[in-house]
Amino acid sequence: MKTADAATIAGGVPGIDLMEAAGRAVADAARGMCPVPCTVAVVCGPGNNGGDGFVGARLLAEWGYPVRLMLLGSRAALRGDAAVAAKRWAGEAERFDAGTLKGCGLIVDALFGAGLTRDLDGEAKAAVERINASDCPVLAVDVPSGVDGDSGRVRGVAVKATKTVTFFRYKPGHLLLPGRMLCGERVLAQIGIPDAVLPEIGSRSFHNVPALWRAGYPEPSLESHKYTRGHALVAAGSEMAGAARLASRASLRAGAGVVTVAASTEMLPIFKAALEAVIVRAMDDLDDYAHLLEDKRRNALLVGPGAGLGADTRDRVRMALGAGRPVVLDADALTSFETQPRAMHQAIAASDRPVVMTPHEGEFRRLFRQIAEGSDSKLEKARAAAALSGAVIVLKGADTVVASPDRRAAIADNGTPWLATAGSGDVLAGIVTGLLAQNMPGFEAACAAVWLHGEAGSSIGPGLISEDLPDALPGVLKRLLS
Ligand SMILES: NC(=O)C1=CN([C@@H]2O[C@H](COP(=O)(O)OP(=O)(O)OC[C@H]3O[C@@H](n4cnc5c(N)ncnc54)[C@H](O)[C@@H]3O)[C@@H](O)[C@H]2O)[C@@H](O)CC1
Ligand SMILES: Nc1ncnc2c1ncn2[C@@H]1O[C@H](COP(=O)(O)OP(=O)(O)O)[C@@H](O)[C@H]1O
Ligand SMILES: [K+]
Repeated sequence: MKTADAATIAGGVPGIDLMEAAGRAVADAARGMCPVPCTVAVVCGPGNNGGDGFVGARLLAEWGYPVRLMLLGSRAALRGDAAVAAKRWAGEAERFDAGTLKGCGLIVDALFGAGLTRDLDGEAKAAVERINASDCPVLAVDVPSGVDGDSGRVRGVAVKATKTVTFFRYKPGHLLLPGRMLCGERVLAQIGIPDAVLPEIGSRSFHNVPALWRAGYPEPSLESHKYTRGHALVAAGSEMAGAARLASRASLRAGAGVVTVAASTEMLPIFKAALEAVIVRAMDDLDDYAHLLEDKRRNALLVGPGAGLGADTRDRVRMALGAGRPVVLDADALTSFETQPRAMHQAIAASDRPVVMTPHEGEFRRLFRQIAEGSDSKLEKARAAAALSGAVIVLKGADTVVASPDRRAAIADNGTPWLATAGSGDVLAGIVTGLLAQNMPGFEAACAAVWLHGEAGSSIGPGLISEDLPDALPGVLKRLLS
């Protein structure tokens, strides 16, 4: 944002104009929250976030709202645009610690935004605690004060907002937990920063929305037949038939033309009975898997769901990675390498095709212990793991991050807590595999799969079980593709 502001200002837009536009967006949002004028407490900090607060306060007062402006620090200490904005405010600036929030209908939190540099303590911490203790709705300017915009984590203490107005683009902290929850409803306002500044910023962080990958989403044409739509091979192993069944069904729903599931002979009847369109093949040992890999039409491989832990699964992972095809590694395929993660990274390095890993936080910690313990940012953790392993990492959760070894990373926010149910991760792995089978590149396939999985979950909501998810995909896809 500093680069965006600076480039815009260098392009001829004065900084105070940006602040006026930001303050206006805040005042508009405040008016939306209290259409009938109520007393608004605008709590300003010592930097430009406070400057936005001064502008918002002035406009609200002009519109007939009784406004009480409270300042953390002294008016004389304000600098730059914030000092200009404060001069334009004709009213008083109360000391925050002297004022009371009683009788206010809305609090505007303009304490700290992008300039937060350390944990809140002392007066600042007390201010946030007082805001949170009031039972008043809170409108946060840019980010709820105390939330780190880069990581979404709380620096000591943070405002719990009802609504947050931010500018130009969302920041990672608006999408990552716990920041996202503390934002309440989010509003994105354009304040005159042109999109032309984006190349200079060169951000590699994205919101996982269809615009990121829609252009590469595979759709069949009149000339397509099932083999041109790809052939996914799901190695089921001999445990938990349900997991591989869910994944296989999801691969088909995601558009793979053919799906083969390979399972031990005694499991075959279960698969045959449950999956009408899926080809079922016996796989009792590694030779059987090698034989299945000989058919080059099987062009995307999934190992993990229901695979079982141990040497057999490790061997199958190595064989898959050595087969010159895109590979998805999930569940047991990940945990089986807990004691030898480097062996997995070496096998990935030897593959020249996309490899996607889909760990939840626990699996991630097992494979990337140092990274998991070394950073507070889910975004940077996923990125570091992608760089170390050479795989696209899908670090799951309510704020799933997809990170590529080339440093691109996308954060999703379209899921639902109803997705926290057994088997839901197996469905996700199946969707990724189905998209890879259709030749979607690794990062885009993983991002699309996470988004589709989130939408499918949200479209079902309460009562969701994993079996529902593949069958919700047609509705989601119809909306996406139309
Ligand atoms: N021209 C611009 O730069 C624009 C800036 N905008 C606003 O400016 C904000 C960023 O402004 P700033 O960079 O001035 O930063 P902030 O206003 O977010 O905070 C910086 C101030 O807070 C102090 N501070 C930081 N951490 C603290 C802590 N833990 N405890 C106590 N004090 C702490 C710093 O010493 C500094 O005085 C954005 O969030 C946005 O609201 C908008 O007005 C748009 C235009
Ligand atoms: N609170 C939540 N909000 C949104 N999505 C969630 C939440 N909890 C879990 N999920 C999603 O549900 C899936 C669960 O996967 P996983 O933990 O591997 O479950 P399983 O092993 O039972 O299949 C992941 O895609 C994850 O992102
Ligand atoms: K704020």
